[in-house]
Amino acid sequence: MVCDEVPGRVRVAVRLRPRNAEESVADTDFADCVELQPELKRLKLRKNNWDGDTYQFDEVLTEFASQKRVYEVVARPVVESVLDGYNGTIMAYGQTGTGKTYTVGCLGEEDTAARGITVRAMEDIFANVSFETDSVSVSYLQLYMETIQDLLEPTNDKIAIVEDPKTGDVSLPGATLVEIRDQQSFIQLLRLGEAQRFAANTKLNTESSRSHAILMVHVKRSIKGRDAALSTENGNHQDMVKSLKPSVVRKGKLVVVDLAGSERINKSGCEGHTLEETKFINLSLSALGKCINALAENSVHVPFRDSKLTRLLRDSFGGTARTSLVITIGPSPRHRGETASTIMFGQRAMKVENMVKLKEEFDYKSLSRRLDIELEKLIMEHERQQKAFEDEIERLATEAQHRISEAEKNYADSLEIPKVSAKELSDLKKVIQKETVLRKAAEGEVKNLQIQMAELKMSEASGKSEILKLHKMLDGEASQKEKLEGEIAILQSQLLKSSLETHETRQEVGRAGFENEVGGLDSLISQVKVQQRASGNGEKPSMAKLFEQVGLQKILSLLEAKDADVRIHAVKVVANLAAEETNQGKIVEAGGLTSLLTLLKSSQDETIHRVAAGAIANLAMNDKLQAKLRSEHGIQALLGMVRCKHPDVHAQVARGIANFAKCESRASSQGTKSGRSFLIEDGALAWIVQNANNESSSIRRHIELALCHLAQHEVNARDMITGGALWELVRISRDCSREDIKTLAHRTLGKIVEAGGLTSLLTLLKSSQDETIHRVAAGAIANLAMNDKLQAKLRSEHGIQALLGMVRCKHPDVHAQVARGIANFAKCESRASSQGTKSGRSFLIEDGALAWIVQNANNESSSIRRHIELALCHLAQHEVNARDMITGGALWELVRISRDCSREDIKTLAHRTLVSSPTFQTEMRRLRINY
Ligand SMILES: Nc1ncnc2c1ncn2[C@@H]1O[C@H](COP(=O)(O)OP(=O)(O)OP(=O)(O)O)[C@@H](O)[C@H]1O
Repeated sequence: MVCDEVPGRVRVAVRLRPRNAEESVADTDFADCVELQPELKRLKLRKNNWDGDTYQFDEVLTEFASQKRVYEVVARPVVESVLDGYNGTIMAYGQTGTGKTYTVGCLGEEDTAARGITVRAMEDIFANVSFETDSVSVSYLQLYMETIQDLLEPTNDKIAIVEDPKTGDVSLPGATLVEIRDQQSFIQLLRLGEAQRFAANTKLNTESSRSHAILMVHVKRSIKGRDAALSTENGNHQDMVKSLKPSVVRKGKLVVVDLAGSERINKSGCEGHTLEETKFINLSLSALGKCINALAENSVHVPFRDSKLTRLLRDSFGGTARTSLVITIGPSPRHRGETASTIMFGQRAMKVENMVKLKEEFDYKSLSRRLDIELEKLIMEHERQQKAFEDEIERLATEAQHRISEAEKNYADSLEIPKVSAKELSDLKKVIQKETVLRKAAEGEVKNLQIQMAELKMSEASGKSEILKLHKMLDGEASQKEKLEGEIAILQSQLLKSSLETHETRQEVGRAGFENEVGGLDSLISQVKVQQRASGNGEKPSMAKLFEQVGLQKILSLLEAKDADVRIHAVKVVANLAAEETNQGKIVEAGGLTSLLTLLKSSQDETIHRVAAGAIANLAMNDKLQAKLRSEHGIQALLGMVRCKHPDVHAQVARGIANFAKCESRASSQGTKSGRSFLIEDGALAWIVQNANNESSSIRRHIELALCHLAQHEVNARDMITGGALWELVRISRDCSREDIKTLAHRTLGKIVEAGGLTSLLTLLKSSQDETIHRVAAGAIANLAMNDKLQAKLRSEHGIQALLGMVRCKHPDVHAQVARGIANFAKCESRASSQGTKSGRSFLIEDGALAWIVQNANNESSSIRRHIELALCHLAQHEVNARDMITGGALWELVRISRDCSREDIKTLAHRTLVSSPTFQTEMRRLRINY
């Protein structure tokens, strides 16, 4: 055991409770009996209006101090020490009703900000241990009238206090020690302890404020990186054994004590009661005061042995633990005497010095385990090597034997070798000569190849310099092109100037053939473009001029011109005109749409397709043209265009579809359109879904918008689910980089899933891991579970299991929806059972939901908790469920709900149910739960 000792004085904080309702009325005309100066860490105890005594503390916590701050200044340093392997004590002392339990033991179930020291300390501990190597275990006890009661095992009355004579460490080997691994189990344990405490105190006819609650947390941590990590993988075993050292274990113990109300000891002291009487009231508290006095005065004798409390806390005062004391006081001047004595207790405690010791020891047990394993390994390795050695010897012996017999045979053979003849010798010579010639030829060949390679390398180098030259030429060409483009721009502007003159001249000349049409249209296009640019500069464009100058009919007629160039020019003009809303109606009226569609059908030209698609996309924006566009098969025409692979054509098609969907959605919302979307009716959904995640962002955006518009209307839901659009919506709602589209998709998802029906939902759930799907689907199922008529269907389709399965997804919203679904189901089922339309155990129990229900009955999210509490109450209404509920642990939860639930209606429901069930009554009597 390693013991690093450091001196550590008992730290004392004082906390003032805010005035309670009674004090606000009764003390309304009086000032508080104390005045706090937190920044100076001073407290003034008033004697009268002008005079008082001032006391210094380690911390002064006003009535406004939050539970978090209290934890941080009073407890965190102690908890950190415990994690580092020291013993630590946190203790609350004060008059009844001044907030000891609130400070130390508040679970903060209603309001997490109200969590007290114990809960926060455990949270910190769990956050800092790793359960692979460390462990945390807890004992929970009550000390009343010199009797220690085990709150985790009430029948256990054999709890002795043992002091280690060497270290002075105090332990309770008989107390139940429960190993815990998470906060939820800890809270459950605390609640169990509280229930036992309540039961025990009722039996003894006392109040909890007359007993001391003691929580002990043992933290055992293995310290890595300090000789502990051993590697046997790479090093040789000899080295390994040499370096084998036990890992270091640090054992810290945290003791949290919520003391009994302190006023009783004062009263007894003041009124001069005998020691015997003091014992009756609270011997242990009085003994603690005496020990603190003796320690503060450095007396030789400290009467630790006078009570069980002082024996238990021997380590905490004048011992080896780091101790933090919070003394709680009330503001009322009527209790000035009690407050003064609490303050004096705190002052004396501040004088107590401890010698804090690190409890670190080598983990010989695990070292011995490791050594055993290593020994096993070494023996096995030795056996393996032994075997390999023997095999090798055997092999060598056989080989030697083999060689000997071969040598013997060779010797015997050599004695019989015949002489080589002269002819054979000359044949051999010839062969050798031939081989030599062949080798020389091959060498020549190699040399040749080497020369060729060198030549190739040279030509490659000259090729590279050729490429460089070409690049330079290309750069020259590019700058030439730029220059020319500049010149073209100048020429275009000159052309523009003369465009009006050209038209006038053309009108005079009359119909002068297609050449002139083309020239005229060119200038028209320039005009449109220039006007569009001008509109960008804030000038109002004048499209009317174009109609005047050329006449729409004439432009449209050119869409059917024989000359392909003329058609292209004409379609460009129409598209530019169609960009303006005021022209759209006119174009369609004049048969422009029909002409465009005819042109599309008859032409394979990419430019025509792109420009015509743009024109149709523009027309699709117009509410009034929707019906016409559709009746003229505009949607199919748009879709037909995608045969042309050019991405610009696709982008225009996508834009047209998005415009159409938007317009149509507006009409559906206004009631001027009913039934499914024309896009769905005309078969556009497949293309939409296919391209919803197109790599071109412009296509993608349009399609995403179109999908959102379609999804706005329930009438489209079924087709969208079966057509795979739901997945795309989910993706959009999660991943779309445009926030507005993302939100729109998210909002519409809920609608579409509900409209899809139960079966599709359940199929969806099974096949999906997606959080959004789970949340939305769970919400939808929760709604369906409310419906009496769907109960049987929900169950037969394994809806309960599906709901439970969803909790694998850790998102709290999904859990809340699952809880809501279960509560709705339980409510509906309970109604059916009461009306006699359902018999037998609850389907929730039959389908295994009870375990999850019990586990989450005290979930920290209040919305989950409420649903589950309601579900439990509904289940408990029916005797047929009672047995399962008892064995499943639901009874404890019902008792808690009936006592603590902040919703009055649920609390009453739980209470009524418990009282009216004979099975629950019998069980509660057996468990001695007073009800
Ligand atoms: N700092 C505080 N802020 C708000 N409310 C408080 C505070 N301290 C105590 N209270 C409230 O005052 C009441 C009494 O507190 P509490 O039960 O913690 O006192 P106690 O000292 O533990 O009493 P006892 O000795 O009887 O167990 C409770 O309702 C508690 O919620």
